[in-house]
Amino acid sequence: MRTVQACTIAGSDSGGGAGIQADIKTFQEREVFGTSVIVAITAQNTKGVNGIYPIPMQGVQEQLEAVFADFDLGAVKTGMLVDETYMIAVANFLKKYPLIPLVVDPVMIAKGGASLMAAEAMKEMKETLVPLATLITPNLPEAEELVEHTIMSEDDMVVAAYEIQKMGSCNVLIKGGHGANQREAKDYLLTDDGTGYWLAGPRYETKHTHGTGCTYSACITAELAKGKSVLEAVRTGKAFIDAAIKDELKIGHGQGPTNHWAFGRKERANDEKN
Ligand SMILES: Nc1ncnc2c1ncn2[C@@H]1O[C@H](COP(=O)(O)OP(=O)(O)OP(=O)(O)O)[C@@H](O)[C@H]1O
Ligand SMILES: Cc1ncc(COP(=O)(O)O)c(N)n1
Repeated sequence: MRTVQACTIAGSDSGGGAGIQADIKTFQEREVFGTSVIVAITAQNTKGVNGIYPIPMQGVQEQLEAVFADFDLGAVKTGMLVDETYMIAVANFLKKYPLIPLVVDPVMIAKGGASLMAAEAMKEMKETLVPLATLITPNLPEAEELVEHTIMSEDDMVVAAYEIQKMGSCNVLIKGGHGANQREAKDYLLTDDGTGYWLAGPRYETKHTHGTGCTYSACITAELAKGKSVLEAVRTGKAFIDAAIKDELKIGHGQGPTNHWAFGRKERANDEKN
């Protein structure tokens, strides 16, 4: 049987809950062989980001070339890209692979408030990377930066999704984790045929939400790599992240990581019952 392969282009999180580490763990859980291009190393744990060390540009270019020259990638995702120079370099490289589905997670600010992307890079993000994206997955503050106005309601989320789609991303998923809805964690997906879908789950009372965005987009990438539709991939991603948040791991002393095993364990338990 063919082994499905995917790549994440992002930052390393030494704490293991977000970034490259979250992506690879999620790929593994979805039975997808994970490869990586590390753009920056962060000295990070559940309490915060203590340092950011971008990889020299040549190192990033060589990783891109090494991975793309050898692996049969079913899908690719981007995460923390540091600044406009990396954004442009990655976009110029990915332009050569228009047939590989691309998930862009426009990572800007870590949960603890540390900036993971230079503010000026948003312009390049919109001009270079967004038009290449099969799917873009902003959280609410990132979506506000993209559309340059506030998003206060569900109606605003729908309008913003259309505005972002006009920037060139075929499909848009606006995540509602930062929203005011205290009962539900509700995301909005606008697909390339103009259809909108609400994906809602219970909102859990937990501080273990470090890396939720990375994990969600990595699961979506893994499913796209298997040939699933964007809607199917996002539905699986939502179920994966719901289980990962619900079944929290008591790890670290701050904003802890999600549980990457939870969804697979639930699936295997269901298989055994049937
Ligand atoms: N407390 C919560 N309970 C349940 N689901 C949540 C909770 N917080 C976030 N989610 C869900 O997790 C997913 C990620 O959403 P969020 O808006 O937090 O992304 P993010 O800010 O990019 O994540 P991060 O920055 O932590 O990587 C979405 O499906 C969202 O609805
Ligand atoms: C390397 C890296 N990439 C992404 C995030 C965002 O995750 P979060 O918002 O949960 O801190 C992070 N903290 N570190």
